[in-house]
Amino acid sequence: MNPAIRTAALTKRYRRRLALHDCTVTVPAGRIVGLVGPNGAGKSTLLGLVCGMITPTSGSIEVLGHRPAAGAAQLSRVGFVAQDAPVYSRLTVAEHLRLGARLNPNWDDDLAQRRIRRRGLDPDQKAGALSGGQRAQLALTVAAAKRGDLLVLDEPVAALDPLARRAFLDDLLDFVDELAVGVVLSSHLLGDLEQVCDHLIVLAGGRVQLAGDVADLLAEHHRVTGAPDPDRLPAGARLIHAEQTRHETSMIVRCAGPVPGGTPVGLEGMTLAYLTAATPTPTGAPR
Ligand SMILES: Nc1ncnc2c1ncn2[C@@H]1O[C@H](COP(=O)(O)OP(=O)(O)OP(=O)(O)O)[C@@H](O)[C@H]1O
Repeated sequence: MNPAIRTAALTKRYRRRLALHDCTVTVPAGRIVGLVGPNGAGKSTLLGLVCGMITPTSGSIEVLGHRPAAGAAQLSRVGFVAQDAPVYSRLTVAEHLRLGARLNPNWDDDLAQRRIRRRGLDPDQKAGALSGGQRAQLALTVAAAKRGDLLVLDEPVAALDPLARRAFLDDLLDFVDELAVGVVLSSHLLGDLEQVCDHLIVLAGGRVQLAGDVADLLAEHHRVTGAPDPDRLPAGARLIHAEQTRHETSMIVRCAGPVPGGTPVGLEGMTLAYLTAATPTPTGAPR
């Protein structure tokens, strides 16, 4: 099976600004991929390249084995929900579904109607009058009912309250189970991603800092606390980030084998270590 996404040295420049630099990743099909990074890291740029809404400056990208947006068939395989879940405010919920049915050859009307009912959306309500959470549900429903192979979601839960967020993420897991679809999801909410993602891409400053299956990455990362000595780490171990609190030093270390005194680290701790290490200090020096 083709990977969901394969990039090689993918680079996007907007005039003088380098938004994505030398990005090489392979994302297996059928995963829920968390795309994480601070503001301006290049997440939306990467998702725009995946959907074919923007073109690379250099390097290459394949989505489901083909060039992004290369023809109607490829377009119908990728569902996209942009930041803030844009909908047509003057159209009703039902009109969104009718439009979806006309525009998408594989439209699954049963699925769309079922999701709308389950989320309590009124088919006759204008989308402009929906709450942020309801709009996100409508946009996700339309993207999923295309019955593509990949759903691309750019910060879909950013505007949602905790309950709506949980409902949205539960919904997403249902979709993935029901439709065997892959998902790429960008978010700043590491706790949410920890619940749903099985693959992770961490971006900072337009560069990939970390990428891989979450289970493999977690198995290779360790937290060492107390008064650890970075010079006495096992051969092959790499110090990702060390943090000094009032009483102790805490290190996040990458090492395929065991690390003396090492304890497991969660997705949030691991990701934060990479993001902190990649963020320049106020003087511009690396941390
Ligand atoms: N159309 C554009 N024209 C010029 N610069 C752009 C454009 N789109 C993005 N950029 C720049 O590219 C960089 C990456 O932006 P991008 O929107 O991909 O980041 P992001 O990680 O999605 O950020 P956020 O979390 O704030 O949404 C930023 O420096 C941004 O200012």
